[in-house]
Amino acid sequence: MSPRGPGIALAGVGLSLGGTKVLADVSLAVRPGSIHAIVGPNGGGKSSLLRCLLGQMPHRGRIVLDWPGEAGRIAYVPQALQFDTGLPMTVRDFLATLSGERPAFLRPRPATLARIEAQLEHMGLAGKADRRMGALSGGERQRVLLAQALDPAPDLLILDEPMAALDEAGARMIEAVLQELRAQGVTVLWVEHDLAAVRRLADRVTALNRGVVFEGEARSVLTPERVLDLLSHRAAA
Ligand SMILES: Nc1ncnc2c1ncn2[C@@H]1O[C@H](COP(=O)(O)OP(=O)(O)OP(=O)(O)O)[C@@H](O)[C@H]1O
Repeated sequence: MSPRGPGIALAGVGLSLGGTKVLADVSLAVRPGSIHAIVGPNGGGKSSLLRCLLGQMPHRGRIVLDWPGEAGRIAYVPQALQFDTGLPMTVRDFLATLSGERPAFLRPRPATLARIEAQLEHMGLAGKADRRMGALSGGERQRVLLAQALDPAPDLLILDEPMAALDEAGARMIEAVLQELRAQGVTVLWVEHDLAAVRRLADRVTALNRGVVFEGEARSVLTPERVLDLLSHRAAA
């Protein structure tokens, strides 16, 4: 199938925050319709790179999305949702608001409600629509974020450690979702610490520690020596 997601090209991307060099001269290419993983040590700049791509950081250098036709839908699942856990917002309210179909203060349409039920069922959260967002476990909240990212179907999906809070069944579910998306030609850019999952699922991988340390085909480039070397260093000075 021809890709419906974009290729992504980063050239000489740099970012400094509060006097710290977070990213230095990062250049990389993501192939359209592929699953591209970004790995690296804590503080290596992975989340910051995603935020540059999303236009949330004032970076140097160039980031270009090359769409096969008209620009499509970009969905993003952040590492963790920062919000007031006392907020009286149910899972249903949260998903209805993000669907953007009606102003937040109006009741959602019946069709929207049915769609929310289906999203929740797909993510193994059937029956959780009336739960307060703040009363969900970390893994359940992660599944809600994934549910909103997958409907409407994205053409580019950006994931920041989607498996971190998930149990075994949740991680398997994400693996199935990624395989489904690849079969549909969606481009997936995926920050992940689970290198075994990266080896199983990603087409290509970039190792990042402020700059690109190595990159290549995920199955061959992640040798034990390289991984040990990458992760045994703290973020580059
Ligand atoms: N707003 C900010 N001001 C100053 N420094 C920041 C800011 N945001 C991030 N940083 C620093 O930038 C560096 C990279 O952070 P980032 O979250 O991108 O790393 P990461 O590779 O995603 O790490 P992890 O694997 O721990 O999630 C860290 O040293 C962090 O402290």
